[in-house]
Amino acid sequence: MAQRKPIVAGNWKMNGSIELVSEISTAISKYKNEQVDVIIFPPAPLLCKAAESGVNVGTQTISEFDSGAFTGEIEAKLAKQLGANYTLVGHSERRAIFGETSEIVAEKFAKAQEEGLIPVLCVGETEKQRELGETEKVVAEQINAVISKLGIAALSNSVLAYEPVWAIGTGKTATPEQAQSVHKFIRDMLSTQSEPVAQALQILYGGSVNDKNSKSLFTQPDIDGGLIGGASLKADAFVSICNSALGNV
Ligand SMILES: O=C[C@H](O)COP(=O)(O)O
Repeated sequence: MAQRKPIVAGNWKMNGSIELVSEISTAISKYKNEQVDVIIFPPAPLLCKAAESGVNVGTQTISEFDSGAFTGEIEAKLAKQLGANYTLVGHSERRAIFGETSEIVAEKFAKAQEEGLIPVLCVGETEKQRELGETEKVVAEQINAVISKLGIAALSNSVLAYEPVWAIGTGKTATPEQAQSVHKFIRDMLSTQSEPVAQALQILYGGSVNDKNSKSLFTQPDIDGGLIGGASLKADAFVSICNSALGNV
């Protein structure tokens, strides 16, 4: 099986402060040369500050457009200049609250790669879709929107995050078995198109990950780390989650 370097990513959503950037950047500076990539996705106004503090940073979304009259949007090229290495695309809050369709998400994915940002493609089903047995169908559709636009090779320079919507911010984490089953489904699905791409792709789990459940999730064979919301805002918890990706806890 391919060796994939784990990633622990903190999505601050619309939270955080200048003080928190200092606190978290100090706390995670020790992971620079470790066998885990730690990435912070702060709100856009804190991007510069976070990049300057030496943290590996990304934006929470980017515009699919080039510069122009798009008030409030984040230009990928500019984010890259300001120090971003990654961007989330298709987070469920963007899909649900801001109406981003899978086609728009695919355009954002393309724009990110065009400008040298690594897209972290977020996918996941709602509670209703899971109850209806549609989890795999939904996740496949969300991923296939990118593959149909850009081809399977585009995934070789990206990261995937499986985040069941019902587990986000609810305290209702998917069990390690539930998460592993979807991660394996994704990897198997991709391996029918390219075994090397499927084996190399880092697939993160997100949804109520905390310092108590991270180890049991991260030790699943197809889970390569986590996309952490609430717990990434607390230095102690986040450090402990990073440690569990290293197998130190
Ligand atoms: O991007 C992060 C996810 O939405 C997970 O958030 P959460 O850890 O607060 O459930």
